Amino acid sequence: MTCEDRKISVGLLTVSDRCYQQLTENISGRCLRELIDRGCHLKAEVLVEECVPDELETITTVLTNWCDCMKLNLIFTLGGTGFSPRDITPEATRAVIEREAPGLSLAMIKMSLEITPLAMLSRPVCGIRKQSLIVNLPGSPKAVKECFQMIAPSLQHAVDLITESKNVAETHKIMQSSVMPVKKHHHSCQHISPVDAESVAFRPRHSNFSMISVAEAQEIVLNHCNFTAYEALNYMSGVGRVLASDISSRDPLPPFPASMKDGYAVIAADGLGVRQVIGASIAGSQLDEVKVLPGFCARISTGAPLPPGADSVIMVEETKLISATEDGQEELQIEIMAQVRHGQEIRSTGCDIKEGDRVLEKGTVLTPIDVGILATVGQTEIEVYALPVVAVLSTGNELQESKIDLQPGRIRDSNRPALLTFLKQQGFPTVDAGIAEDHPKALHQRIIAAFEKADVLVSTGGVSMGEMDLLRHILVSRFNAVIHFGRVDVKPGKPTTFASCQHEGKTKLIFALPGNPASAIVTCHLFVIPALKKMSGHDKHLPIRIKAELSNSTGHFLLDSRPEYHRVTLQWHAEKPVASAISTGNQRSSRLQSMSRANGLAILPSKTPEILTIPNGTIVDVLVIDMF
Ligand SMILES: Nc1nc2c(c(=O)[nH]1)N[C@H]1C(S)=C(S)[C@@H](COP(=O)(O)OP(=O)(O)OC[C@H]3O[C@@H](n4cnc5c(N)ncnc54)[C@H](O)[C@@H]3O)O[C@H]1N2
Ligand code: MOO
Ligand SMILES: [Mg+2]
Repeated sequence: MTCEDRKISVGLLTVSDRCYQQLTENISGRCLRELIDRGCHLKAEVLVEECVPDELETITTVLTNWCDCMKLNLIFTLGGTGFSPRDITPEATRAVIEREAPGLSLAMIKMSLEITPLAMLSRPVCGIRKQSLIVNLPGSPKAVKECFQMIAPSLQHAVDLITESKNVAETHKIMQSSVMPVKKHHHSCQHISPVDAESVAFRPRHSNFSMISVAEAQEIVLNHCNFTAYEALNYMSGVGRVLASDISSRDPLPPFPASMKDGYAVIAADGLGVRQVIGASIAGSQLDEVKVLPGFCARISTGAPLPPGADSVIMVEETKLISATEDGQEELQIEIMAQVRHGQEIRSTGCDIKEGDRVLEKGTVLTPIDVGILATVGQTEIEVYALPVVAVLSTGNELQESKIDLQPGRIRDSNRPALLTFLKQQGFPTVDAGIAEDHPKALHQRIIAAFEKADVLVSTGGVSMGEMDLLRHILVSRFNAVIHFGRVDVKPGKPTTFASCQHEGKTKLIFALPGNPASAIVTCHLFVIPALKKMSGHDKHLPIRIKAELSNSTGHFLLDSRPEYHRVTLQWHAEKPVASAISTGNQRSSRLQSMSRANGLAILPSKTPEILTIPNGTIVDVLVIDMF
């Protein structure tokens, strides 16, 4: 087992009178649990969670039990580390530990002091009892997160040392290269890229984010998406929107027995022979004064109401004119040439839609046909799920607006125009959040401006390992965001990051997509569109998956170490049962043309020592993407 796949066993002990009495929610416990569950900073598993009052004996009993009986690797206490008379967690911790670990306490206090001088009033104690490490975290959710993120990169190694794990040397090596040494200007959140250019030598040399699969990442994303609200809409603007309530018909259709043919309204029992023509029922008219008696008939057109007395319709082709008025304008007599069945060629009242029928269900994604159905039943105002507003932000010092001639060292921003128009094409309201320079202040301001107008922020760039890749750091440090994942096992799109935060009382979702243009679009399909669909009421979120046969001009597909979402053009042929998935050519992430004719993403497995390529003709799963 490598230190990559080992999981640390964790206990979370919230120490709070108010939480214990259920006077307040245990938000800190939930936040920490979420951070650990996401595995963003530490591969660990929470085995036990408890909330106790600020009572020394209760705390020591739980801690002793968790260390000695459960033999947990790591125990976090939350709360009770301040100066108030009931704050007793440090004393309880000191009572059970055998060896103190002041470095961890110091690191947390030092980092917290950079944020607030109030950190001086925190008294965390950390220490070891037998094979367990106990860490006192503060009580506030924000401080819990900051302190956890500060010490998390060291904890694997700490546990390895305490448990005398075989992985000590390996973890130590990783730690040395990934954790910035304590240095004058180093930034507090070392698992995120440093913002201080002086610190570049100490930037992380390994990503601290666990690599998760596309499916895991999609699940995390969808779990964070809730529908926003309902809104009233005119039916003509309804295409693509999701109905928030059932639609029923107030009237039957047809509202009267109607003819299905142009011909004559007759009485079937009259049989063959000659009839007197007494008038006409034309669509749109109501023929009350005409009553069809035996031996008589009335002219009728398709869709016209059946006149009283008549019970069937015969097509004009099955009749013969016998006599007309002298001026030749009106029919007087006709002959019925074919047998007439009772009720023939008549649509009875409500045969298409009965009064009160549910014609459209809540959750229906409206099509132009549904707009026709709404029109039929006279429902011109509808209630639909509101759409999330999406802001699109490009980040990068190298980027310039497309209209300007290229400046030295610059490239034109293609991600923002492509994503804005794509999201608009998918029906979502968008906000152009512009281009942010790779600078904390610029990023901060652009993100705030985006949050003011949008529910979801889609940014590109600045999420990999470069010294200017600051986005995640800014999200955490300035917006108190929780990073749900920061690395996905996918090509393209490895550094795709998903985070959420509260901004002015509202939840904001952030999709920080990679800067490479093809990566940005692929990850938008894989993560952003499913999220937006869920938020706008759709019950199907992920792209449709079909089987297709691979085809490449080179005759084969080279496999990558990551599962690859290879851009393909899907083509269907009458003579073949499965579609062909034709490669769009060179799949370099910077090559947007690889995306431009793609309507599918063929899922290629990662390579193994034995299998490095797969040949043309291999059947694979392909996601159908709706691009053109
Ligand atoms: N040491 C490592 N370097 C990189 C890794 C890694 O794992 N270790 N991952 C690579 C992968 S994979 C990707 S994808 C990229 C992602 O980089 P970022 O998201 O940080 O994006 P940037 O560095 O800002 O830009 C990458 C690339 O894309 C161009 N770009 C950025 N924005 C735009 C835009 N709006 N329009 C057009 N082109 C854009 C930018 O100029 C860069 O060429 O990181 C790898 N590096
Ligand atoms: O994952 Mo990156 O998106 O390969 O280019
Ligand atoms: Mg980068």
